[in-house]
Order: sequence, then structure tokens, then C-alpha cells
Amino acid sequence: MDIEDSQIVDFADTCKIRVIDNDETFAIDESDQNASGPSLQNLVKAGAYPLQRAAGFAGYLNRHSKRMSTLLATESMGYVEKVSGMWKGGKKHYDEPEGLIADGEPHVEGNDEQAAISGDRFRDHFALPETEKLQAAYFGYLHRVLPLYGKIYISDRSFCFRSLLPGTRTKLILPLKDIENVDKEKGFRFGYSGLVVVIRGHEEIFFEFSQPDIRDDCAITLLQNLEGMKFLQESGLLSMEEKESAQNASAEHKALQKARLEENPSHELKLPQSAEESKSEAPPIMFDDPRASILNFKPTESLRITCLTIGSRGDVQPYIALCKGLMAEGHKPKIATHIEFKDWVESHGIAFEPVAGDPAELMRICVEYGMFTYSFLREASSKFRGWIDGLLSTSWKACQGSDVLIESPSAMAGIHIAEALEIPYFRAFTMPWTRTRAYPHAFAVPEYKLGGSYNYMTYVMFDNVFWKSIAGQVNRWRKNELGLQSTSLEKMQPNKVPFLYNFSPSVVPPPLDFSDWIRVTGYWFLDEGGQDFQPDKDLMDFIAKARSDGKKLVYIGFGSIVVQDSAALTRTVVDSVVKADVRCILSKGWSDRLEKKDANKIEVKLPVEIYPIKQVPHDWLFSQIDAAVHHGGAGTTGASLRAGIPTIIRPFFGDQYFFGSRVEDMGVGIAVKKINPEYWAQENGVNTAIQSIYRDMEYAKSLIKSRKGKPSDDNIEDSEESWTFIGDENDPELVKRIHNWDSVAQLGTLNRKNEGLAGSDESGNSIESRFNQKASLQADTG
Ligand SMILES: CC(C)[C@@H](C)/C=C/[C@@H](C)[C@H]1CC[C@H]2C3=CC=C4C[C@@H](O[C@@H]5O[C@H](CO)[C@@H](O)[C@H](O)[C@H]5O)CC[C@]4(C)[C@H]3CC[C@]12C
Ligand SMILES: O=c1ccn([C@@H]2O[C@H](COP(=O)(O)OP(=O)(O)O)[C@@H](O)[C@H]2O)c(=O)[nH]1
Repeated sequence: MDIEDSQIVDFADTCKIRVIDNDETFAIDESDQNASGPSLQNLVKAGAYPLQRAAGFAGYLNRHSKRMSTLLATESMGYVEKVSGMWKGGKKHYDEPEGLIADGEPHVEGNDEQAAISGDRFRDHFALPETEKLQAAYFGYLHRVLPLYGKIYISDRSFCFRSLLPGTRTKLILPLKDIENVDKEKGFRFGYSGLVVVIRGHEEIFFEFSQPDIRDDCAITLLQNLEGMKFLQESGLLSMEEKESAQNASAEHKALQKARLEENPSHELKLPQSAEESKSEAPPIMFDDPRASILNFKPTESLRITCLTIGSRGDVQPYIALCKGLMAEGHKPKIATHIEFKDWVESHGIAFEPVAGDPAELMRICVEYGMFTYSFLREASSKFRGWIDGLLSTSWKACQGSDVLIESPSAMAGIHIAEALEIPYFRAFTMPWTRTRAYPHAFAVPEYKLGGSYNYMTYVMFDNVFWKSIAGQVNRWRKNELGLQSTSLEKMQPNKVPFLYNFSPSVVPPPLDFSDWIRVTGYWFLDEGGQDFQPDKDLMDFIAKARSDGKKLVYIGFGSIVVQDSAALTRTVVDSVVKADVRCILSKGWSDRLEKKDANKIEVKLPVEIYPIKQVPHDWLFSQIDAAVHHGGAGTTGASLRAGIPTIIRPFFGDQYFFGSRVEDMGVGIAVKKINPEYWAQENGVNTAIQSIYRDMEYAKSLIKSRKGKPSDDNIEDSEESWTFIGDENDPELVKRIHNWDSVAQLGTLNRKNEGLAGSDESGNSIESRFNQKASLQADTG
């Protein structure tokens, strides 16, 4: 069976298989194949060997690892099972760190040879130095936007992954020193087991395994190597190694650059030169060197590229910048968006096509109800059905005659239009829209960070809710206007669409679980404040006066947002400026928008400290001021960061919370959250504290007794620390325990239901609780 030909190889279903991949061949014999953990027979057979290992390992753990013991304590299988599973399907150990080598373990002739060959291949795959020792390998899935089948390697210095499916070339090398932690999790798919690898800086990558014991084995091996790495770091040995490898890397980088610059026509791929040619049946080609792709891919023909978007100024402006770049490259771009932006787009010499929709109305309901809340969906459902029909139809017309389509996915129509026109389709956006564990969906940013699983789920939920709400309309339109059959998320495969994110990788670092076709390009700045820009004389005088008065100059503007009570917002701004004793340049967009609706409302009078502006290019304005207070729109955030000024974000809806949180995380500004004084008014801290004292009194009493050496209750909930007192192999208590454990295993009474180390001794006490006794004894004496 060739593993590379099989998308999902479930080792549990196979009785006797020979796994062959590029690297090595190893047989997995029947007795090692066990879906739900080892049988009693297996355990007995493996018994003595792993238990010896366990003793050495326990000492190692005891000395070093709290987090490892925590992981073990919550394992899906017992400790014995874990260390006995070294040769099971889907995993292979080559070289154990010293802590795991069993005393008297028989040396198997041929193992060394096999390990040496595997080690060489591993180093070849990842271009690693001779010194890097391969320790174990596993088959599993790297969860990026889509699960990617491949092989996971653990060496004494790195954690690596290599995809095995034909047509994929993903390789990942993670130096162990950059890994912060490893934790197990449920798999995303039924019957699969997940492993989260947390990388320094709080990013995570997620792996899936076909069996929990393979996942557990991988976790343990990795954790054990992380401990080794910690030791190297503490002893200073690592810094010497690092220096050397940095020198090597720099030499290698120079050599690579040289090779790239020197033309070598024999290495040139025959690439399609026109859109027509590229429609061949050949497998898709992915390039991972951005420079090479630009040099090699430039089509010889001029392409008609349509950029389709809806929304506010911030949705259109990046496309103007992109289209100017495309025109300079000789292409014929056009922007298809709301009529409101027609003159502005055309003033840059870019062709324009109208699509249905009133941005102000869209913004109003987004701000009023919050994105994708229940009330938003209800309101959108009743107000926007007609508009969506119009949007789909007008978008279809606007995209006619295109060779390439680039679309903001909020516009909904692009993926279907590209299918009907059979043209290449790209997505582009200002905010995260692609599944990742690193960030939540831009419309689902929680008050506090909730971790990778939450983040990932926000995209799954959003994709489903969004699609389900519009599927009926879209499918009708596909049939009536595009002449296409109905579709579904599975058929569309939106996660496979190449995506261009037009924010900076320094603001939103591209997560490791992004697929290769998801690119974070950097902002598409439209510099309108260049040499041709003539600022208003009054504005220049206001700035000069602030400077001569020694007052700080602050910009306040909330972009395209539309609020219900514009006068109240203006009053808050005025009061704040006066109180802070600063000068302010105020962009009061929110009241302009409501002029039509609230024509009779008296606007708030502005004091002399405030200078009102309509629109001034931020690339110029932000270079004149000391700080910016804004809504956290993607573009305005980019502009204030680029100017290097402190950024204060007051988010109103959607992606603005996301950018607020990024600015805070980067430490370059703050996000002002909505204060809810009622919450604090309801709190009664003193009362809650008194109730807590009463409630926990018994527990506190039990601790007094236990300090005397006799815990009052053997069943006290196990604590994390208990497992760190496993003891060392010379300890008679530990030896006794291992002995008991062995007999437990042989009797087949290992308590698998309780998971982890739990078993029962002769008197029916759980082994865990006896560990706790030991722990407290040690704590007492030591
Ligand atoms: C009818 C259905 C029940 C329902 C599911 C459909 C609802 C649609 C009306 C909304 C679905 C998605 C919404 C939008 C998505 C994204 C948007 C972009 C947003 O961006 C603003 O511009 C800047 C750049 O992107 C950004 O930085 C700034 O912070 C944002 O204010 C503007 C709104 C919208 C287009 C939004 C509109 C409603 C739909 C389409
Ligand atoms: O007077 C203005 C108002 C806005 N902008 C720019 O317009 C874009 C607005 O985009 P954003 O993503 O902040 O969203 P919006 O304000 O449309 O919600 C940003 O690039 C701003 O820098 C500008 O240059 N001058």
C-alpha cells in the first residue's frame, strides 16, 4: 500500500500493512495494530520494558517537567500504554533521549543502520546539518486552511512536517526553542485526535492524528525534547550553536540569492503566458519565492482585470492603489462598486462600473445592530434581500469582458461569476476572512482572548451562517442569470481560492496555518497627499498656532461610520478635547451622512480648539499631528501606524475591534472599549468574599490536617502539582508502586475509564490517590 496515494490512511482499520513512503519502509505487525489501545496481551508482553523506561523517565520528569506531568495526568491512555507504544502503526522512534533508554534494553542489530538511513533522509528533506538527530516520526495531518496529510518528524533540535500528498510541497521546520508548549485537543474531524503546538508569540499550529495513542506519543516525545532544549538554553550551550548556525544560514542565503540572480535558462519552467493557455488540465503550480513569481510569471498580454467590492471608502481605496499599480504594469483594470465612488475612481484614470447599494445604509445597520448578531441577521434579512438580488445582477453585468476577477468576499457574487466566465478568481480583503487558529474572525473578536479553537470555530460558524443566509438567493441567480447549477460550500471550496490580504504582515503576521495561496501583501497605500496636494491655508494656520502655543495636536475622526445620535458623539468629542487641553483636527464624517435624514437637527458648535475638516489625505495629515483617535478601520489604522503616531481606537463595529486588539497587542496604542457601569454597580465584592470564606472553610480545614501528614480525605481532587512528585527510580515507594502497577496491568484491571495513570491497588484505593499521599509526604519532609 503506497501511503502517498491514499488521502486518509487509517491505521486502525488495517490488519497487516507495510507502509512505504519516499523515506523508508517499515512493517507493522498484527499484534501492534490496535485501535483502542493495547490489549492485555500486548501490555503484558510490553510490560517489563516500558516500566523500566518509565522509571527512568519519571526521574527525568520529576527533575524537570511540570507541564509534561500535567499532560500525562490527563492522557487518554495510561502511562504504561504510552511508553509501550513505540513501534505502533503511524509512528516510529529512531533515537531515544537518554532519559528514555531502558537499562539492559537488548540492542537490535540493524536498528542502528535503519535509523542512520532515516536520519540522513530526514536531514536531506529539510536541509538540516549533520548534528541534527532524528528521534521519531509520525503520520498525521497539518491543519492549515485544509488538513494536509504528511509526516511529522521530531529531532533533538527541530519539529518538522513534510506533506506527502501528490501536488503538495509543504515543508515546515520549527526550531524547538521557538515552541512554547504542546497540548492535546479534540480533532476537528470525528474520530481524530488533535495536537496543538504553541509557538512563541502565542501562535499555534494544529495537527491531527488517526489515533489518540499516536498523538500522545508525539506529544510526549516533543515535550521531552523541549525539556532537553530548556536545559541547553540554561547551560549556555545553545547560544554557541545558534551563533554557528546563524553564520551558516547567512552564507546559505547569500548563495541562494546569487543563484537566483544568475540567469539559468535551463531551470526556467514553461509557464503559461496568457490566461487562455493557463486553462490547461495540468496540476496547479504554487511558487513559494515571491521574487521568482514576479519575475517569471508576468503575462505577456495586457489583462482586463475587474476589482469588485462593496462597502465604505476603506473598501474601495485599496483597489484604487492596486489598479494604479496594474495600469503601470500595462493592464486594463476597472473597479466595480457603488455609484457614490464613481468620480473618485475615475479621477485616478481607472474605469468604473456601478453595482447596487447604498454604503451609508449598510454602515447604519452594521453599527446599530453589530455584525452578525441575531438582530443584525433579522434586520438584514428583511431590509437587504432586494438589495442582494440587485447586487448579484449588477455585479454580473459589471464583470463582463474580464480576464481576471479580484473580489472582496463581502460582495458575495465573485466566486460564482468567475465560475460562469471561467476566469481566474482571487479574493482580496482588508480583514481576516480565512480560517486560522491565530486570530478570530474579524466580526467575532471576543472581549478576552479565547484561544485557537475558538478562533478557528468563528470562521466555520461565519462561513456557514453567511452562506446559509444567502444560498437560496444565490442559487436562484446562478440558475436564472449565470446558467449554472446550484452550489454549496463543499462544491465551491472557498478555502482554495487564492487570497490577497492588503494589511501589513507586521500588523497581522501571517499565521503558520495559512495555506500557501493565502498572501499577506502589506497595505495598498494610495498616496494622495503627495507633492500635488495643496492643504487649506486655514488648516496650515491652525497647525502653526497649535505649535506656537505648545499644544499637542490630535486628529479625531471615525471614518465612514454612521451613528444614530451624531450630536451626542460631537458633544463627547468637544468635551474631551477641552478637558485634555489639546488642539484637534476633527473629521466629522458621521454627521455628514445623516444630513439628509436629520436636516433640522442643530449641530453642536465647535470651540476654537477644534478645526473641522471634510476629507484630507491621511498620508499627509498624519505626518503633521501628535496622535490619532479613530474607529480602527483597516486603512485608517494602517495610515496612523505608518505615520508612527500613537493610535487610540474607539471601535464601532466589525473589523474595528480586531484592529483595536492588534494595535493593543503590538503596544502601539490602545483600544477604548465600551464601559458598562451597571456591571460594576451590581457587584458586591465584600458579600461574595464572605460567602467564599464560608463555603471553602471545610476545604481550608482539611489542609490543616494534611500538613500534619494525614490527609483527611483521600478523594480530594487531584491537583496539577501531585504529578510532579512522581519520585525517582531509587525511591522504594516508587519501586513498590511500579510493581503494583505491573500486577495491575497483568491482571487487566488498569482503569482505562478514568484515563491517565489511574488504577486500583489491592485495597481498592486508586493509584492516583496513593500518589497524592506520597506527594504530601514528600512535601512534608522536603
Ligand atoms: C441578508 C443576510 C441575512 C445576511 C447574511 C447578509 C448580510 C450582508 C448585508 C452583510 C454580510 C457581510 C456584510 C459586510 C461585510 C464587510 C463589510 C466591510 C465593511 O468595511 C468597512 O470598510 C473598511 C475596509 O474593509 C473597514 O476597515 C472598516 O472598518 C469597515 O467599516 C463595510 C461593511 C461591509 C461591506 C458589510 C456590509 C453588510 C454585509 C454585506
Ligand atoms: O479624510 C480622510 C478619510 C479617510 N482617509 C483614508 O480612507 C481610508 C478609509 O478606510 P478605513 O479602512 O479606515 O475604512 P472606513 O473609514 O471606510 O470605514 C483609509 O485609508 C484612510 O486613511 C483619508 O485619507 N482621508
